[in-house]
Amino acid sequence: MVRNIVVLSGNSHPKFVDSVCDYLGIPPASRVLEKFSSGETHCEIRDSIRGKDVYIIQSFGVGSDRNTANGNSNNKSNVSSSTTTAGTSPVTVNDYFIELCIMISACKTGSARRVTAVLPFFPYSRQPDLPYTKTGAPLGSRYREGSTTSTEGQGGVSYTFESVPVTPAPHIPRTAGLTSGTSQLTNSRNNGLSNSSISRGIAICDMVKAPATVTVTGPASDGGNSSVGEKPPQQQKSNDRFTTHDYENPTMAMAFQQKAGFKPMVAQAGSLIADLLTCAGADRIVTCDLHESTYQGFFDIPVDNLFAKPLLKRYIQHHIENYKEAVIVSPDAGGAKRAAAIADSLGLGFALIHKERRPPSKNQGNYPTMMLVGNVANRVCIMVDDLADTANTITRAAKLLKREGAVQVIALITHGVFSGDAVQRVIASALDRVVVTNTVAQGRHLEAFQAAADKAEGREEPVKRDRSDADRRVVGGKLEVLDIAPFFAEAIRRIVFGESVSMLVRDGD
Ligand SMILES: O=P(O)(O)OC[C@H]1O[C@H](OP(=O)(O)OP(=O)(O)O)[C@H](O)[C@@H]1O
Repeated sequence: MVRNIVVLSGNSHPKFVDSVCDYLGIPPASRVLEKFSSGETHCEIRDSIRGKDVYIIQSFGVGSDRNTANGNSNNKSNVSSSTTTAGTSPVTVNDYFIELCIMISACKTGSARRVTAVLPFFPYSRQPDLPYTKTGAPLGSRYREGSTTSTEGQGGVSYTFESVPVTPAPHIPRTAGLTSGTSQLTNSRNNGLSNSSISRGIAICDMVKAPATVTVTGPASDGGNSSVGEKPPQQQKSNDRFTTHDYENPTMAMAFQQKAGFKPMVAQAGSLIADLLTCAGADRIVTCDLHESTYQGFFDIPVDNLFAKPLLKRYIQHHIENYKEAVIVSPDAGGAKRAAAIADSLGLGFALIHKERRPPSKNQGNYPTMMLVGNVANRVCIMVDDLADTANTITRAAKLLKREGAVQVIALITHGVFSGDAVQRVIASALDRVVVTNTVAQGRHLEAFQAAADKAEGREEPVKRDRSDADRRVVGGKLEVLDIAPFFAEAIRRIVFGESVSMLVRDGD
């Protein structure tokens, strides 16, 4: 048991807090954390914090398991209230952030000796800088309501090569290096020469089926038969007011193009978030797999950025058959270092998908292109990334990998945010398995994945979830959730006793 510390839970992920407290051998502190009908947050800390070392745990998924009917809500903590009384407004990442700041401030003004904010998933970590490309193409866009298209079965598994709900339509790459190649393609297509080879050994996978060292694909809209130069799919109607990181949606790109001539001022949220936490009174931050590790530089207090790598590595070794024959894949260049580190430490092959977002053009819109570097034919692909938000990246990468001959695609993701229609997109995708940690609450996601699996297999009674193994794994359909709470508990224990946490934050083995 760790003494003389106080662990406080925000409303975002109380089950995770219980898990951390189990490891530490202490109960979570009692508090009231609720909203007035106006939407303002009200916080009361009911245990003494005077002179104590306080750890406030708040994560930042979309919504919380607590608010669902069957969603693993925890009744163990001495949490007096987490109900929302502000009508039916959905709880957002921003609500959780304000909650966290208010709790930090309450502890500070209550004479806590030290306040550590523990953020298993750090919010706004994808916005450390301007979310615009060098050429001015916006990376933000409106969230679209999804729809389902027909699926095609392969090997008894039903999925579509499409990211469903749809992801963007084909794009003709226009870099200096690809211009001539794509022009050739367009010309060839117009001349009916659909299998012509492309300059510089680069192949568009919709056009050329022969294996290539480097493969480029634009998102197809017809199950893999579309060709470069086709019109994009029609935009789906949406009455949803949320925005996401769905920068692949061309709508905003075209809107931006119409207003060309000036560059809008876009907030640099990264340093503001850091300032707000520090200003509220945080003395230290503990988080995990920051999207940009340089984000730590925005703080002038210690930041411990834990790595999920040991957990993911252990999963590969224990739960992927013949993993030594597998290939580790990074679905974008930003995650290459993380994925390559896992490949190196396991002695596995490595492949890279380069995701390019192009500026809008008159005819094409802002459609991303994916290039595969490496050979994945007849191999199991283990895709490693820090984050699945809209899940466009992993579903489109899975599509490309299957087209290139991968026999199985398994995604290992630290933070399974799954915002908007991401769960449905993953269910309908070519991904065979998605493994995430519980830095973000996964109860609702597990239920959705399990329900989809039950429906697909005609089961009336859901299969009991398995959490019997040493990894405390929970399985629901395609989704598997790994418990990362012990890492955080160990980090807290080491901080309390003044021990080194470098073993936990080192990107090594
Ligand atoms: O599920 P999605 O909405 O597709 O988002 C997930 C992707 O976003 C992040 O990368 P980002 O696109 O910011 O690029 P980077 O890694 O190059 O920074 C992250 O590393 C994932 O690859």
